[in-house]
Amino acid sequence: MSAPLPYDTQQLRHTAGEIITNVRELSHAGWTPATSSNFSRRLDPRHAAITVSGRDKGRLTEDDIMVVDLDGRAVGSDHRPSAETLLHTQLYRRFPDIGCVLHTHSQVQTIASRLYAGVGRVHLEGYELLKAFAGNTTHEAAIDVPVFANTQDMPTLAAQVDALLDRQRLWGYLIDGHGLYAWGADMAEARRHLEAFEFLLGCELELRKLGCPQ
Ligand SMILES: CSC[C@@H](O)[C@@H](O)C(=O)COP(=O)(O)O
Ligand SMILES: [Zn+2]
Repeated sequence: MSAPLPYDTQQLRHTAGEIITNVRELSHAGWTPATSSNFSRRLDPRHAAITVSGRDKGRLTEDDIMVVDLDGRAVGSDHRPSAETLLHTQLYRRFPDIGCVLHTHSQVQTIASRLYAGVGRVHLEGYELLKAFAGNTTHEAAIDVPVFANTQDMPTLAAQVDALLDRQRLWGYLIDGHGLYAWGADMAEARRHLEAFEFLLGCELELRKLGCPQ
């Protein structure tokens, strides 16, 4: 008889259902082209459920969600977890209050990452929607969305994210020419943050098109 799995399988099924439903909606919005993007949810203090690498995110089934430990190693599955698993698990390891990490590749996110890579951040200020970010109670808040250089070297990128998190609490960041990472306490909060980033980045791009000073 095989050893029992070190996580709650009922909970995994429930979590997989939640990921599938939410990701389908994000995919239909055009934010996960060509199998891009990855998604995860904390299962318990030592495990997270995450999308299997290379799967079509608009058509996820239970078989496309697997479990990893917080070092990013597969647990109880022969599938390969997302190539960017470390960027998820570093957040779960560091912040016990983070329960969900969402990574998408929308056109707005990708264009914004290219335009602002030189400056290294997108400054968002003066928007009512800044109140969508947990902890912000007024539109007078301002947020800098960092833009990291793209790389396939996940330990290096994770170390850069970690170094920035030493200095400031973030709800997301861009990767140049790649996309956006956003997170929150649970799926609802992470989606609120993701949608707020998408909307606000879209506003900044429109303002630039209109020739408004930055
Ligand atoms: C299909 S290109 C996108 C990938 O290189 C990667 O950035 C991505 O978001 C999806 O990788 P995955 O390994 O499926 O989680
Ligand atoms: Zn990606």
